[in-house]
Formats: sequence, C-alpha cells, structure tokens
Amino acid sequence: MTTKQPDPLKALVDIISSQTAVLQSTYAQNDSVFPSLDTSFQPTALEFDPNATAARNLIIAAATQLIATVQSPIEFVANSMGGVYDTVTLGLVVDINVPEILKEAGTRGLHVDQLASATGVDSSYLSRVLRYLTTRHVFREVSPDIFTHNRLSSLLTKAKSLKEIEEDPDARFDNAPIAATVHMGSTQILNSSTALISFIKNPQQASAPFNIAYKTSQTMFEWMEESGNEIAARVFTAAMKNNDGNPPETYTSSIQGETLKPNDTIVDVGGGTGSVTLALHKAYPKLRYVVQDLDQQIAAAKKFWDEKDAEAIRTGQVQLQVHNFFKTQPIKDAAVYFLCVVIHDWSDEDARKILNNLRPAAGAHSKLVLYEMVAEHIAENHAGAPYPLLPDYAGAGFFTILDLAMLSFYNGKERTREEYAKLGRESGWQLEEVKPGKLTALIFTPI
Ligand SMILES: C[S@@+](CC[C@H](N)C(=O)[O-])C[C@H]1O[C@@H](n2cnc3c(N)ncnc32)[C@H](O)[C@@H]1O
Repeated sequence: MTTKQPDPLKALVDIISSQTAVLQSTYAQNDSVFPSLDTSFQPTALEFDPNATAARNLIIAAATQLIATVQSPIEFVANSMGGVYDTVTLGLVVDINVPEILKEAGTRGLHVDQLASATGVDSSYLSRVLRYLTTRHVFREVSPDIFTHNRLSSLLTKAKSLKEIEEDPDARFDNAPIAATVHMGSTQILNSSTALISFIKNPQQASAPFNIAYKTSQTMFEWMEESGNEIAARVFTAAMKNNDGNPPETYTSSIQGETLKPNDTIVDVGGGTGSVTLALHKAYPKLRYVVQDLDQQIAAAKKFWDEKDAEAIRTGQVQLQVHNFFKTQPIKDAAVYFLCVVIHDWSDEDARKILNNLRPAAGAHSKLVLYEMVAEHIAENHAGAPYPLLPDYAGAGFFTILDLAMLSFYNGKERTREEYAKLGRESGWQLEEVKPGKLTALIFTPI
C-alpha cells in the first residue's frame, strides 16, 4: 500500500502559518511585537533568539519554495535573471548617499526631485531605481514619488551624518560594514563576476575572474596594497567588520582560554584589524595575542586598537605584526593559531601552502582553529527539514553567494567539512572537532 504524500502547497502554507505563530508568541513572551516592515531597523536580542531564528528560517524556506512552486516558470526564470539589478540599484543608492539624505529628512520622506537635487542624479533615473527597490521592499513610496525609509533600507545608512561624509568622503564607509559590503558588491564583486563565465569555461587563462576583469596578475589583496587602491582597501576593511557582530562565544567556545596558562599565545593569522582578537582579549585578558596581516591592514589595525583598547597594545598583551602567511610562521609554539574567514579566500593549492607554513611553528600542544561558513550538500539532511522543504531546508543559504564571490575574487571556495578535513591532512593537521555557531569552528591538532 502506498501512502499518499500530503499536498505540498498546503504543507508549505501550514509551515508558514504555524511558524508565524511561533515567531509572534516568542515576541509576545518578551513583551514585544514582531517589527513592522514600515519601521526602521532597531536590533534587539530577539533578532538572535534561537526560537525566533529557527521559526524565521522555516518561514523563509517555505515562502521561497512556495514562490518557486506557484510562480509561472517563465516569470521565475526572467525574475532570477534580473537579480543583477538588486546589486546595482543597492550599490547606486548607497554610493550617492540616498539612505543618509532620507534619514535626515525624517519620516515624511522626500520627493524624488529633492533627492535628485541633493544627489546630483537626474530624477527620472533615480525614480526608476527607487521604484525597483521599493517593489522589492527596500524603501517605501508613501505617495507618488515621495520616498522614505523602511526596516530594510534603514540598514543601508552609514555611521556618519551627511556633513561628515562631505567633509571626508574617503572615510564614509568606516564603521558601516553593511553599506561597505553593498559598495564592494556593486564594484569589485560585480566587476569580477562579469568574467566568471569566461573563467569557468577556461580557468587556465588567469588566477581568478578578478584578474581578468581588473587586468592584473596580482591577487585582490596585493592589488589593494597598491597606491591608487587605498579606498578599495579601506572599504574592504570596513566590510570585514561584519564579523564584529558575531557573539563572542563564536570564538571563545573553541579557544577555551580558561584551559590555557597566563601569557600563552594566540596568533590571529590574516587577522585584519584584529576584531576577533579584541573579543578574545576581553574574554581572556591574561593571554598574549599577535594579530598578523599585510602592511595596509596592520596600519588600519593600529587605528582600530587606538580607538578600542590602546592599553592592550601599550602593555604588549596584544601585538600587531606585519606577516605574509605565505612565509614561515615566526611565532613558535603558540597555544592556538587561528584563521577567521581566511582559508575560503584561497584555492586548495594556496590554502595548503598557508596551513603548511604554520606546521613547523606548531608545538606538540598547539591547536589550529579555522572559523568558516561550512558548505553543505543540499541533499544532506542535517536539520530534519519538514516535508516538503529541501533537505537542508535553508537551501538558498548565504554560503552559496559567498562561495561564488570567493571564486570571483580569488578562485577561493566555501568548503564542506570533509574538504576541510582533507585540506588539513594534506598540510599536517588532523581535524579533531567541529563546533557549529554563527561561524563554524574547525579545530585541528598537529599530525
Ligand atoms: C576575509 S579577511 C579576514 C580578516 C579577519 N580574519 C576577520 O575575520 O575579520 C582576509 C584577511 O587576509 C589577509 N591577507 C591576505 N593575504 C595575506 C597574506 N599573504 N598574508 C597575510 N594576510 C593576508 C587580508 O589582508 C585580510 O585581512
């Protein structure tokens, strides 16, 4: 006897309806209501609440699958093809400071003609761009051609007033990781992506799509160190601050500083400004830290630590060191060497070189920790997805976007757990433990 599968459309709607009730009751239990799309984004702890997050993920997976099911396939493909305009319209409004202008205009909003005169962009173009975004729930048209912020668009604002932006335009993305990411998306990512098809069909022609698009043999990191590309480097540094929003347990649960001795050393390899080290230093102030990166990033790191914790640098508890991770690691026998979202930037061959260079420095008790967004096969059912969702139920996960961005920039990749284990084995490291979290921690010991 065959059991009849329930109607998939009804099953999807049931998931949406039951999980919406869970979401609303989670907010009600916290004397709160689920925020309206029409209000500005004010993050609360509920944004990261595990019950709310689980319900949200199920609703998103079901709603996405419902659209894919009910929409005419012809329309679905046409809409997907147009996704590039999400990137460019977001990039344009962020570039010409529309979010800041609307923020300063207040809740009544501004007519597109006023926006045009404030930005210097023709109003007929601007109204079409804003119509595109408004249709996709970014900004709100309160009456014809009068636009204001909503929950999604409010996130695009930079951490500066218009006056501050005018006074120092080069610094406009500092401390605004979301706006910086959008800017990178509409510049380096978009430009590199134009060479993706050609690169995939003939990977021998260059190291990565970025190299074809920018007509350079340098890696994007080397290119950013060149004079003339300082702003790109500065925006990249700002975009990397997205990691600052990760809860400290993302890092502390794998470093386990409480099990280490005072002055044991933690090395943050390719650490950027050292924002992960800052979180660790707060949790374990008695340990010693070394943040390593290339010149430009260490210069940015000096400013960052001046603002955040100058004392840690003064006492030498945190050291900032220019070091190229393609050379042998100078800090011997550290308790932990960690690389946070670094290995995904590199091809297998380069990733092996980076990990190999750490191996001779490691002592018998040294650990290697990689923090990465681990890729999954869509057909792997880790999360027990309810019928009829995809087995990994959040199949359109952000890691697939990041994966193609890494391919476009550096021929890098998001790897599965097995791929990380293999990479480790081939470079002298045994994968011992995997800790899930906002970023997954992959913990290795020397072989
Ligand atoms: C994706 S960022 C991650 C930064 C930091 N770990 C974080 O989580 O915010 C990659 C970092 O690798 C650094 N990097 C690239 N090539 C390098 C090299 N050859 N030696 C040392 N660092 C390098 C970049 O400058 C950048 O700061």
